[in-house]
Amino acid sequence: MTHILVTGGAGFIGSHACTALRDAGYTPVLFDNLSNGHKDGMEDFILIEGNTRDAAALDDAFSRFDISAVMHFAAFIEAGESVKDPLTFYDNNVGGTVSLLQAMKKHGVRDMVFSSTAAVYGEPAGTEPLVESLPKAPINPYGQSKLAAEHILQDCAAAYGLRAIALRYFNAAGSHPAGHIGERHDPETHLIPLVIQAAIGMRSDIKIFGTDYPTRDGSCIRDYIHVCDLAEAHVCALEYLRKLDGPAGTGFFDAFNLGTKTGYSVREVIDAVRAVSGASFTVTEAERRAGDPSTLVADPTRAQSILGWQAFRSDLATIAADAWAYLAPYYQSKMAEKAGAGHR
Ligand SMILES: NC(=O)c1ccc[n+]([C@@H]2O[C@H](COP(=O)([O-])OP(=O)(O)OC[C@H]3O[C@@H](n4cnc5c(N)ncnc54)[C@H](O)[C@@H]3O)[C@@H](O)[C@H]2O)c1
Ligand SMILES: O=c1ccn([C@@H]2O[C@H](COP(=O)(O)OP(=O)(O)O[C@H]3O[C@H](CO)[C@H](O)[C@H](O)[C@H]3O)[C@@H](O)[C@H]2O)c(=O)[nH]1
Repeated sequence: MTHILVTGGAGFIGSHACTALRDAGYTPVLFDNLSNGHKDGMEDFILIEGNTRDAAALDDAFSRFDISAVMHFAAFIEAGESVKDPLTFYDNNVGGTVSLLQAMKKHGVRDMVFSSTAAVYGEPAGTEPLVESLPKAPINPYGQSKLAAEHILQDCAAAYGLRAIALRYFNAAGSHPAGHIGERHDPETHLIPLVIQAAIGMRSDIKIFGTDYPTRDGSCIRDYIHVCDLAEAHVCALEYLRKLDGPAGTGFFDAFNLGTKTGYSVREVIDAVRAVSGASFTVTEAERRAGDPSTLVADPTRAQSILGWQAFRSDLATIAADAWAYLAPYYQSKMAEKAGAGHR
């Protein structure tokens, strides 16, 4: 059995990666402090409740299992919060990465796949699909923390022979078609879940943040990537690292964009959820949200040609249908719980 330590494995993307790892014949060992993760849906997996900032807990995990490689998802993710409380973000996202790398070094584990983000590019000027070599200029502490972690990986590759791949996701969305896991951020800030909340009446409306962008319909354009496609990319990256040859101790670092090269506007996303839900709901045109670039679309050519990865489920209709199938009943049960609590 090849054990892979998956930090943040009880979170949205990590839980899907664990499922993909298992489907590919690996044994994921989840390491998650459940600050934002969920045990349910992951009952069949090994779960260690621990914090990446806790060296002793990491040491224990690496001692108990013969870990071959690490996938590192654990982080705080909300860009707006990172502006209000940067130290908490740097502590968790950078500090957690450092303590994890120290544990890997101590235990002789040299392969890591790291969750990075399109936020490392900040607010790119043009609308062309983004290639990895563009300048990195994050505009908030969240993006800075991810870029700092990439630099740390690069330094550890040069100094200690770490072999690491950073995957820069664009907009993760959708849920597993089996229906047992999905996107459960609390509070939720991402567009597709919020549109679904509007469609089932959990919120009064969905706001379009900005209608005067220089795009085809005035709303922002993003590259939505199905979480199962993201999960597959992690398996491709892991297998790429495991096949690297070269003298023992030779390090490796590379970063890859994960997206589809196709952008959808906020209005198009709202239409896709309306179509899948059959619901009518209120759409409100609102002010721009601070720090939102007009257009963010990935050029994923390098991930395709070098890692051998392809996105299969990332057309907007499939993403919306899979998100709806999981989230509509999930949110309905939350609403029922709240109503029940109100009556007690
Ligand atoms: N969701 C997106 O659109 C998106 C886009 C780009 C990059 N990312 C990155 O992908 C990764 C996963 O994002 P997600 O959407 O699944 O978020 P998530 O919040 O659902 O998952 C993160 C998981 O990490 C755990 N965690 C956080 N800090 C921890 C710590 N110190 N020790 C142990 N566990 C800890 C949480 O409990 C949670 O289960 C993050 O690193 C995020 O920055 C996400
Ligand atoms: O109620 C809402 C919520 C969002 N939006 C808009 O919808 C688009 C997508 O917004 P999300 O909040 O869903 O996602 P972001 O593009 O802001 O950010 C996501 O993708 C980024 C990479 O592209 C980062 O990784 C970040 O962490 C991750 O949340 C943006 O134009 C946003 O302004 C609305 O109009 N109304």
